[in-house]
Amino acid sequence: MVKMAGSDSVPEEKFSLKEVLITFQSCLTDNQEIVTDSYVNGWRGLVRFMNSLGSIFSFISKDAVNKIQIMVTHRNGENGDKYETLQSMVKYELDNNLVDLQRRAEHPESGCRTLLRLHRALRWLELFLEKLRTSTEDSKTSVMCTDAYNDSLAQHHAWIIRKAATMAFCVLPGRAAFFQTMNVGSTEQVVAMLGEAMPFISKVYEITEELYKQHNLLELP
Ligand SMILES: CCCCCCCC/C=C\CCCCCCCC(=O)N[C@@H](COP(=O)(O)O)[C@H](O)/C=C/CCCCCCCCCCCCC
Repeated sequence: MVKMAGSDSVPEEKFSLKEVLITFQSCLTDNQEIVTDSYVNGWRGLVRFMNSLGSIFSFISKDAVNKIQIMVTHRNGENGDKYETLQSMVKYELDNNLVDLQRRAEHPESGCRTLLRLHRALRWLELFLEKLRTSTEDSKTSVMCTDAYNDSLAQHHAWIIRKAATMAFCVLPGRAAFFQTMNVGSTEQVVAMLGEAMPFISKVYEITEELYKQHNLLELP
């Protein structure tokens, strides 16, 4: 198991995407709840990786960091214990009318709406990783990334964001260089690592999706 840092600091060990992706394994409790600190740490590591790809991604990074920070602030607040898992957060915020259900108003930074944005991005990640895992030498990362985006996050974004995001994807390094940046080893090792990490990412996504469906939260403004 990867050694994790506390909820308001960054893991200090040498950067490797394997450690980041495996972080999602530590999100799940025995009774299938999702631990907020681990979930947030997973995102921190991903953002760190994205930052290493160049400043063209900084507008995406800023938004992700902002959302991570909102979650950390809830977790470090006086009701932080209510935010220990994503399930306890949803229950607490709904029971106490802390979520804007129709339009953004009194609670523009609720944990529920913030998590929903990260959750949708996790679907993009799941699709992109699966494409990378099953890709061949001549597959283009920019095409895989764009396809994954169009099948997930894009439908929730304004035209201008879609345009900026797809332009940024065009400068992604080619598959071989991208795999090197991941710092995992040979192509075979990358593929094996993705195969190992994906089930946990998918599980975290499925559990969150079901939680939001049950409470009718999938379209929060
Ligand atoms: C083995 C491969 C590993 C890949 C690792 C990728 C690392 C990616 C790291 C972070 C992903 C960023 C997550 C972005 C969260 C976006 C949340 C969102 O949808 N925000 C929008 C809505 O927010 P509200 O206005 O409702 O508060 C917001 O409008 C977004 C603005 C920024 C643009 C978001 C574009 C997202 C593209 C995600 C793909 C990242 C591609 C990285 C390249 C590898």
